[in-house]
Amino acid sequence: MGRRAKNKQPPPENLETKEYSKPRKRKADPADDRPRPAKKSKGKDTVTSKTKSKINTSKKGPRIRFEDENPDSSEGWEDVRDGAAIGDLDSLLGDSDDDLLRGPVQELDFGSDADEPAPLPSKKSKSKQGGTPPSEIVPTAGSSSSSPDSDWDEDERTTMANMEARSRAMDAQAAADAELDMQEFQAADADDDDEDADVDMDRPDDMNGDIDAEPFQLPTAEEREQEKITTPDVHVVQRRIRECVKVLGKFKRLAEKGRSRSEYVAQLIMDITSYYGYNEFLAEKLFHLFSVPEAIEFFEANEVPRPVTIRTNTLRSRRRDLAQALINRGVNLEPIGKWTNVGLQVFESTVPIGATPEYLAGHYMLQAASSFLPVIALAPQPNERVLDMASAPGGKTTHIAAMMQNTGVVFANDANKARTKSLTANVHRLGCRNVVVCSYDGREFPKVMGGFDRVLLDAPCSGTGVISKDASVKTNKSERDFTLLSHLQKQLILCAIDSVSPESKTGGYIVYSTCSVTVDENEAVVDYALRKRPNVHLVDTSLEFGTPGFTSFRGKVFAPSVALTRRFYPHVHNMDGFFVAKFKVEKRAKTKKPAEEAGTVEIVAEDGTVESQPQEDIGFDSEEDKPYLEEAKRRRMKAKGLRPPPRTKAPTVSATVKASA
Ligand SMILES: C[S@@+](CC[C@H](N)C(=O)[O-])C[C@H]1O[C@@H](n2cnc3c(N)ncnc32)[C@H](O)[C@@H]1O
Repeated sequence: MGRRAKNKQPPPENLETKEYSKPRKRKADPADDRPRPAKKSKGKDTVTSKTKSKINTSKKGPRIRFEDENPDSSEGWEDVRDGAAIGDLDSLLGDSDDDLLRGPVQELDFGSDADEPAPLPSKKSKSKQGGTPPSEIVPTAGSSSSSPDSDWDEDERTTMANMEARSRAMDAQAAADAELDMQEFQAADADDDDEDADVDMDRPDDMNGDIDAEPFQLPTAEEREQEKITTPDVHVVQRRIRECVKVLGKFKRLAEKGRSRSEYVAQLIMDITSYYGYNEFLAEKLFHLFSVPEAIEFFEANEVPRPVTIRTNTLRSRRRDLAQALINRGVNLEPIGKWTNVGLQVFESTVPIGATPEYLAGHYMLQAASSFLPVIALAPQPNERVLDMASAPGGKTTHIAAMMQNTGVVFANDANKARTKSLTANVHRLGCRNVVVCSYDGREFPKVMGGFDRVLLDAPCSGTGVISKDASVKTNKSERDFTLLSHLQKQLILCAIDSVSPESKTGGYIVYSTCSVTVDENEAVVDYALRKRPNVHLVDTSLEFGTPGFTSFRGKVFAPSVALTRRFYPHVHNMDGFFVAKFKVEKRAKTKKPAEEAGTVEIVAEDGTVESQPQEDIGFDSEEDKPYLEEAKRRRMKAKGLRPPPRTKAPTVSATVKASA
């Protein structure tokens, strides 16, 4: 566990979006010289944030209007018209969300490595958060609620009456902030020749180490060895991260003579590993997803809890009524953003959000904002037949059921029987009468049943998007886990596709989502599905924001249409890291199967057993699947007491794939 991770975090930051462009450059600020070690903590997440901005989809900062909430209104997002979504936080942790939601607010533990709960700021407190937020939040809603320019008093309780005014004020503040950012950025560029200025302005947001006048030098091999056996000084590491980022940004000018770029990158990854507490493999994997300064923003954002959000269950309540009821109980909340008319962000509360009478009566689900997205993309329609293939504990299932206005049927499946208990409990609590709960391995579909109008595959994943909630991901994921997960996801997605009826009059769609940001679990899976199932193509997710998926990554090239998928990042959107892809299924062209696709295939099941499946069902006989098949064969031989042949140099697939959700 890195030094950072042991420290406490400030309260959740604002829900907002920004499209990452360039790192924000800051002028030197004496306040930034404060020592860093005790900055943030992953405390027990309490509903205490005083920040007021929202997740938003347009740079203009659309206002939230409760008037638009008429469930029959077709304005805005038709998908969310009647929706209500539940939190996904628990899905990753593998526990029932009931456990999470019961008990006082102070017990809402989204993090895991805190020794003590974060202090609960009083409503009157105007003190700043313990550390600079990892991301500059986009200019859509005011990120700085404490701004003297605000035309409303942040200590004033939010009411239905003042909510709109506050929203407007935030927008204005955000626009001003954006302007300021741009000016700073332009000034930084203009000062490009001034090296001293660069030192300060290039400093990543949250790296506040000492400023040393001495030129930066990479440690020698001896020093590196020494650091491996002693604990490195956190200030030294901080400064080195900052300096490496700076050098990598202006390599020709700032690099030491004779040193290569890869040496700086290697040092930076090593320092990220120790500073933030990741294993080296994961630190490197995540690092390469971003530009250098953005990577630091990502790692920083993972140290800060995401905002607490709830989804109105439109089967039981309307958002404005729910908001009023909670406000009356002492909850300070606001609509999340224009992109959803069922979401509310909770800033602070004097009552436990997971145990209010409204909660118990099923008027809302405590749910991460990112978890709304796949259901919005799925856009289930009344009277359809929908499969939620990996559904426990039911956040998205209940959202789907609500969007379908309790009509049609939602098959809520999960391979983990224990988890279906919390799924069933949520289905009951929220009054979903169109849900059938079942427990099959998703890979058994469509043999179990098929012909669905829509399928949601919210796949089991590594959870690299929700590290702020589960810091154990930093250290417990290995290369092998990613190989296994990616393989399981590929199997599941083909089964999801095959479960959809191309004949559907209203649908014929699949949404694939994960709460992970790795390419292996996202674009690679989507691309695989496109190659294996020529009868599907990607379509627009209809999500207003998000970063396009990678069409190429570190030597791998994906179909150009993969750009239609959407990525969501903590440091950009102030949401959990998430991925959403939407496919349309067309009728299959009748083609003869290639000879190589005949026979059966052995698949490693979740419990580690090896199953034989007719290969034509899912067709896992391609070159890339060979290692898995080989490994399955080895396991079977071992189980029979036979000596398996030596491994070829392929990835190993031998153990169980755990649902990481
Ligand atoms: C990300 S979670 C789902 C969260 C859920 N959609 C929600 O919104 O509450 C992934 C789920 O996949 C389930 N799972 C893992 N392997 C599976 C498989 N082979 N078939 C079906 N479900 C599986 C896990 O038990 C876990 O509940």
